[in-house]
Amino acid sequence: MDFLALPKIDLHCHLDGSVRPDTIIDLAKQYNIELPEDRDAVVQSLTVPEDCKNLDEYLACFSLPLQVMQTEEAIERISFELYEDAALENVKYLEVRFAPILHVNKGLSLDTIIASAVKGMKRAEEKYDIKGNYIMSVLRMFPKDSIKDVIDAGKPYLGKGVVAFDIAGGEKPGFCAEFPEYTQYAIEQGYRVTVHAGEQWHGQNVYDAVTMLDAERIGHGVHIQGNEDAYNIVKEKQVALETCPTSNVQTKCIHQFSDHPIAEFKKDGIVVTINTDNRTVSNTTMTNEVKRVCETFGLTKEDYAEIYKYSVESAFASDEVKQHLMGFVEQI
Ligand SMILES: O=c1[nH]cnc2c1ncn2[C@@H]1O[C@H](CO)[C@@H](O)[C@H]1O
Ligand SMILES: [Zn+2]
Repeated sequence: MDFLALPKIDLHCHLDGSVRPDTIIDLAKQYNIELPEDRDAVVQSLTVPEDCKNLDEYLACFSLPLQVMQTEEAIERISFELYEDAALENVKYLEVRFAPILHVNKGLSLDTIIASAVKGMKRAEEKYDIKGNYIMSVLRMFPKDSIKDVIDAGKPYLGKGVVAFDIAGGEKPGFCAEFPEYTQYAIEQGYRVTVHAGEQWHGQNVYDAVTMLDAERIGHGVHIQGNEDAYNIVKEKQVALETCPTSNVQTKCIHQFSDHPIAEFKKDGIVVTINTDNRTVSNTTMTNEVKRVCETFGLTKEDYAEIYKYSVESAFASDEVKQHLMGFVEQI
């Protein structure tokens, strides 16, 4: 298979984890933000170390990108460049997520932050054969008082570049009990819901995200393995798992790539999708993820076509966009 030429879909990609290192250097100079001594050191600070111990250490790599992502221009540019990078490797549809509340440090309003991200995406959609949507993330460990503000700020963009609500950040057992009020509010406003769960252990969180938070998709979800209730509900309800295999190995959620359950899940009828999580932090691309999954688990073109179709079916896109994306299946 020519993995670069294959049509691809990425449903789980963080904006702040996917910034080009050269853009960070450029913007840091412009804004007088202190940088590590040379380009290699910058790349090193942005990319997860080999000996990363866990998800919390992985999340430390977001500190420098977030420092430069505090102006309209920076957010618009980074959004455009992410869609451009994806388009150039034949990603046909990309849902990008980020937490608007992490971008208010220099006084931007939530509205301006979301508008800038959507504007960059639209500029790329005009230039390239790619379509996209944004997902508004909130962080589990952050104070809850701004969550409804984020949901309200994204509301005017629903159907115009924003589609869904997500909960991200370090994972604790039982976190879902704190969030039904917020996912319910988001659903009432017209958002779709996906939740990071079952990433760092805790399969029970997946069950809770589906039953308590009405999550339609789950970010990662690999740890439904070993939790019968979680496994069964994901299978019965055909809840799509947004798996990000390289990221899961880096955060030590999975011991090694060949231990990833994606192929086993697929064989058993679970809806699995292949995604990047963070192109820069995880030092990956969709081409790399699809190649590693297909080669490690011996997946055929037909298997990949099925996974591609799962991604189309579980995308938070309009029917029109989904139909357009189904048109690429014959290129697989
Ligand atoms: O794999 C992940 N699991 C949980 N949270 C994550 C992951 N990758 C990134 N973020 C968190 O999401 C925020 C918004 O994009 C990032 O700043 C990071 O803290
Ligand atoms: Zn993620």
